[in-house]
Amino acid sequence: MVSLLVMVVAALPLYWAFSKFTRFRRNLKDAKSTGLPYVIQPVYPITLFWIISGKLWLKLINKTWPDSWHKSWSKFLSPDWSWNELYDAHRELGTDTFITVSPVTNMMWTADPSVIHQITTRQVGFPKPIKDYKVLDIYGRNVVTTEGPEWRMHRKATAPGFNETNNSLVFTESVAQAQGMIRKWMDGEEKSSRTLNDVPADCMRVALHIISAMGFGVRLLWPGDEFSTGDKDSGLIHMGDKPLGEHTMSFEKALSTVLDDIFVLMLTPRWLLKIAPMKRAKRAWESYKNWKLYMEELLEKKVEAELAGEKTLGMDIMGALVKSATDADRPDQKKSPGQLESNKGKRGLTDENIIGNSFVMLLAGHETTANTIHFSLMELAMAPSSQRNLQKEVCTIFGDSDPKTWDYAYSVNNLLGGMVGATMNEMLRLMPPVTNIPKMASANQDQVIVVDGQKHTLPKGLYINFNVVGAHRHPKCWPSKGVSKVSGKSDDLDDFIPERWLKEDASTHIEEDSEEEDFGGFTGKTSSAQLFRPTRGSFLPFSDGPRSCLGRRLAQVELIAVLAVIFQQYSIELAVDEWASDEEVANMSVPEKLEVYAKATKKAREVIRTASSMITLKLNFGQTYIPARLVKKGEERFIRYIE
Ligand code: HEM
Repeated sequence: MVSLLVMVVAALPLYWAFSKFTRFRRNLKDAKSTGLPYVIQPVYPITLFWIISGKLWLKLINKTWPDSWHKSWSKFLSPDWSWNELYDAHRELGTDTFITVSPVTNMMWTADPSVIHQITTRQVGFPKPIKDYKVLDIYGRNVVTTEGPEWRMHRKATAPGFNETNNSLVFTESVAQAQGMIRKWMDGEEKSSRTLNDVPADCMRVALHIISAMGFGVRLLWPGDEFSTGDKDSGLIHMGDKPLGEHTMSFEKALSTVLDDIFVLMLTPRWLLKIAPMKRAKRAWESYKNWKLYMEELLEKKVEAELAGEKTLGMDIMGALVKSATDADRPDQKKSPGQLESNKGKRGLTDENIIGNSFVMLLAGHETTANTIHFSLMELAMAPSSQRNLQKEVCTIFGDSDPKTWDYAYSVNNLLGGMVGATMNEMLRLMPPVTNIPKMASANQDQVIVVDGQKHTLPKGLYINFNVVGAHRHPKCWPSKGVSKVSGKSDDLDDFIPERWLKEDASTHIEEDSEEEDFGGFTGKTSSAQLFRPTRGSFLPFSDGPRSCLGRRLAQVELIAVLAVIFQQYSIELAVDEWASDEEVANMSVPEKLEVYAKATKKAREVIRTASSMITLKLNFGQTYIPARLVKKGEERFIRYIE
């Protein structure tokens, strides 16, 4: 009996190896059948085992094996390969589209705009692999995690929350929040400059405050600020900075920790989280409960507002969801709190769907915008002439006027069509928050695509990933004025040059196709009509087609408003405290200043390259940051001397 057991146990690894080998042979045959180039990998990188331990294995392989044994495939085993390799891996392979073959599954990668465009516009043939998104159903099913008719229902219900009236409020709120952040940076003093060591955290906070107002109608405040009568008139509420009622966390803390703990929440079943003794798990459970309770309370308030016919309902995304749910389900009947829940199984949104959608809006709209603000500030500090061009334009548009008086329509059209819009686009090109966009060939039918004029049949169920970073640096799609100052390559596509978007600077001008169908949300072009229009499929910060970002316009309005407020009165410089004190800087000659700033720039560039993609592309908070300095305009210590 014992020896039988030993034999069975000994046979298990053999069985496992045999099944992997058989699977690999089938995958290889499938890859060959497409006629596309392929790369063989011994492991599939998107498994929990590899996500946790992959970095160590890769380090070991790089150290101990000769390059010729692994270089052609090991780079694709890093979950961040597209950010590590930029467009270079495609250049080396001589192809924009290829398949990685492994013993688990195949994956097609593409940075080819034409292939991307074919896929984004054929939603039925190329749906999202929603099995992988299930982990985001933390609070309920929603527009991000569904496909087909269920997705359409969610998209139809969520889209009305993203209209121009709401975007005008996004603008007002973003201006107010940017002013709050600057007050915090200057610490209430009239100093000409201050070193800022926590720009990433402050950018996270400004974006959290904006999404709190726009997502839930809750105004969050910077230290020292007060909730005013004007805020009340805008329909926003304030929930204080202490835990309320049964809560153990304030509203802001619940919002920020539920996002910080997202990986724990995604990967741990609720029952286990509830009993797990570890500190991190306990905090994740607490933030999960607090956030849910706050959302249930807000939902109840919004349903009451709907019953009372209050006009401000619908001015935030959750309010708009309540309105959609009411209008879609029972156009003639009023609801009472909790009644939405009883609609489970019918076509409209339930309470759980509303809270599930509110959660993904928070998730989708927070880090993406926060990182773009943060990296824009850092890149502008390293590109002084672009920073000056941007300031000049903000000054032409607004002069010295108080940002609180800025009119939405006038401001947005002017900002989006010039240097501010160009800065935002260039940042999203260079460091797209979402570096890979997954799709799959329909599970029911093989799909034909055309690559370089040749037809290729993709087997049903094939996983696909767009290499967004690669497409954004595709040499055939983007105007370049010569050698890169950053990487030394023959084109300047690794460099932050907002001016490439200005039409007079762009060497080619290719019109985007028009959108064919309205899937809700803002339906305009990805980039302003006054700016360079990239070839369709080559600029994908917000994806494209029916499943493109619902919050695109909201994000654009937020980003340009925050940049305009900061650069109207201030400049951003890199801090040089590591190399010289303020006193030493004050006594430096110009060449000495240039030398020390060059050191800070070199280090900042190295730090930016350490960014990695944990849901979005960002620095490893707490471990790496770029110290910067907010300086009153005209009192810059370095960048005024740099061209
Ligand atoms: C710079 C900011 C942003 C970027 C770069 C961005 C990028 C993206 C991308 C690439 C997708 C497609 C993801 C995929 O197919 O897997 C997406 C989808 C989505 N985004 Fe954004 N996003 C941003 C801001 C926002 C904001 C502010 C919101 C809402 C408040 C939002 C809500 C959504 C939603 C709901 C979807 C899913 C749409 C659907 O599947 O129908 N995003 N976003």
